[in-house]
Amino acid sequence: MTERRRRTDHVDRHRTVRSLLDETDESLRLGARPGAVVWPTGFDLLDTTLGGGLRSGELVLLGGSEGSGKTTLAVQMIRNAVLGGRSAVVFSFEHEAQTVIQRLLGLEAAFAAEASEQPVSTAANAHAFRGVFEAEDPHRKGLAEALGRLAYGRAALTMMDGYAERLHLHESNSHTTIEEMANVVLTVADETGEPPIVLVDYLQKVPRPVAGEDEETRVTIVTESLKNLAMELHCPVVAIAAADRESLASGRRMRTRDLRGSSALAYEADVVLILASKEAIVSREHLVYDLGAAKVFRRWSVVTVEKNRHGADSVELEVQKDFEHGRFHPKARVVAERLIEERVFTT
Ligand SMILES: Nc1ncnc2c1ncn2[C@@H]1O[C@H](COP(=O)(O)OP(=O)(O)OP(=O)(O)O)[C@@H](O)[C@H]1O
Repeated sequence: MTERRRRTDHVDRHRTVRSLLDETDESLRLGARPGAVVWPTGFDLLDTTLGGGLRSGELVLLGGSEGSGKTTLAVQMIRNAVLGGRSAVVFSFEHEAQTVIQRLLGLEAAFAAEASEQPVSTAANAHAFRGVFEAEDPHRKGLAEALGRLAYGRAALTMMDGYAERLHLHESNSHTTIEEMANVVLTVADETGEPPIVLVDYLQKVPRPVAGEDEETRVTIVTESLKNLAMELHCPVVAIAAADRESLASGRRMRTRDLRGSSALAYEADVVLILASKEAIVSREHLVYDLGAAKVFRRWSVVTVEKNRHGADSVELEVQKDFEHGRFHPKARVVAERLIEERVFTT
């Protein structure tokens, strides 16, 4: 950072309340937003719970067991942001960029079928879209033509065309430093004129800033750095967090404390969402008297808002899975059944 930038930072950080009130007054007169920018997740009840959505400057942790749909939920939130005209950067340590695109095509095809009031099952799924990317095309007429052969494929591409310029995918790896991530976010912010929403998939894969540290120290440093990035660059940072192997093996309902690495995760985060398949955490009484219940619960995921700086926590919402199309149904509802607190019913 240059000397001049450092000096400007210093001046900007030290303000009187008078100057802040004056600035707020001026912003309101100009029709600008003086406070944090809110980014709706696109999941109605979740947005209500979070006071409108995710906020610039916030670190949002998204935890859950393996395969519970963390990437699916996060990518859908990002898609909803770019669909709404904002920009986004996805740092994917987990999946190749093409995998994210195939899932997005599946998602858009499903929404297109619904918009035409057709059953979602009629839309090509993510697997079919993957086929287009993986097979050699005998027709050789390009992407639009190849996708046009899939149900709602052309409509899915048209939807993606609407936000493709604003969605940035970064194939991250063990050499991707926090500084590099910050530079990418800054570049996108400069290009678009406003900070993007940021997704990190996933936090424990961000390489250690200092060699030789143990995992707890490393996760602490990475978590603090991501929170700093959110605050310095005025964007929401959604970080997927892996679960502790021990907590997964023990058959308990996953909680914030089970996120792998360190207690800093919970302290630094402004919002913590934990995702679980409903059948795994619903209380036993709902299963024993209704043998078909487990099958119904299997179709739903529970999003528990475990920490919420701007509203109620311990809120349990459920969303219906449509993993075939790389998405959840956006209409969330409050879980009506009793959920287990700790032990999972396993017999
Ligand atoms: N094409 C598909 N058809 C059906 N199910 C799929 C498809 N692709 C992925 N899935 C399933 O969707 C679920 C959610 O995947 P997702 O990657 O969002 O989970 P995750 O919680 O991020 O997983 P992980 O912890 O392994 O990264 C997984 O159970 C996965 O098996």
